Amino acid sequence: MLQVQNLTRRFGEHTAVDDVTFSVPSGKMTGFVGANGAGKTTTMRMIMGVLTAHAGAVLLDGRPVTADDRARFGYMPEERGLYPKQPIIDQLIYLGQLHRMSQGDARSRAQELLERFQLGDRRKDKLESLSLGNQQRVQIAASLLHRPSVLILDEPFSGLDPVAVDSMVELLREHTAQGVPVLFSSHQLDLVDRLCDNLVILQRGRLVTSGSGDELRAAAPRRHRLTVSPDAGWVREEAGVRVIDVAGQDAVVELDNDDDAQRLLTAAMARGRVHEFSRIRPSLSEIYRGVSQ
Ligand SMILES: Nc1ncnc2c1ncn2[C@@H]1O[C@H](COP(=O)(O)OP(=O)(O)OP(=O)(O)O)[C@@H](O)[C@H]1O
Repeated sequence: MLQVQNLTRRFGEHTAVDDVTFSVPSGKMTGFVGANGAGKTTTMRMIMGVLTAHAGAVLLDGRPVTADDRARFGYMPEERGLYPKQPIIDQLIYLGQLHRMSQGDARSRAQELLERFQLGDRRKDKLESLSLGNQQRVQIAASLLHRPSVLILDEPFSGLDPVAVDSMVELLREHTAQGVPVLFSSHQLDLVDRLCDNLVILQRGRLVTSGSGDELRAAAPRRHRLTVSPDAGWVREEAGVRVIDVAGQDAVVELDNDDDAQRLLTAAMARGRVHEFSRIRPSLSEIYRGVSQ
């Protein structure tokens, strides 16, 4: 497990990351979300050691992360960083060798990853001759080349078409299945919903919340859907009920606890027929929107 403990980073007077603590569990995909400028990139740079933290620590399996640990991390930086004018395969082999792979191993792994991204026949092309989306695929291949022990990916899905997103997702799932902790930032909440077991939400440099989907859902407001006849308008007058929406026979309401839910159901049955009364399971993107207001 990777742990970020009380990380803080200032730029001049501005505190970009302020006492942030969260975990990236092994074998789980953790989505890192927050508005522009929330501090995601700065946090990832501190995890990778490319930016010094002014306070706090990064732990791997309970002990401070070392340079050797970080050499085994896979990192896709925001600024990307491959060379536009060099052939793709040469760059990947070079990077693999920097990660202590043999030339042969680096070549076959690079070839395998490029083929996964349908770029096998472009391997001798210069990076700049590829479309932006394909350049992005090569950047991803670069971060996965050395079979990393931890993956830190800054906006890995931006600019990818749906097919590329799917092959990327499949590759990342293969890594989490082997126990690799994966942290990725994204503004694509639908993807975060689809992929994440775990979520970390930052706002203006501070942690808003973090945890597994189930933990975050348990802490989210309890919304229920009620469908009754003849009409649901009466719920507006019920004590302990916050009405989110009422239209004809349908109402969506927020309740504080199970007792209020039982009271509402009893009231509904006394007034007519109850066609549906169910708890609405919030998506992670709804939770994000809820806590980021
Ligand atoms: N090198 C730097 N010098 C000065 N300020 C910086 C530097 N890097 C980041 N910042 C500031 O720190 C804050 C956090 O930036 P950061 O890039 O970490 O946010 P982010 O959540 O990754 O945003 P985005 O989603 O737009 O990529 C911003 O206010 C940014 O302007």
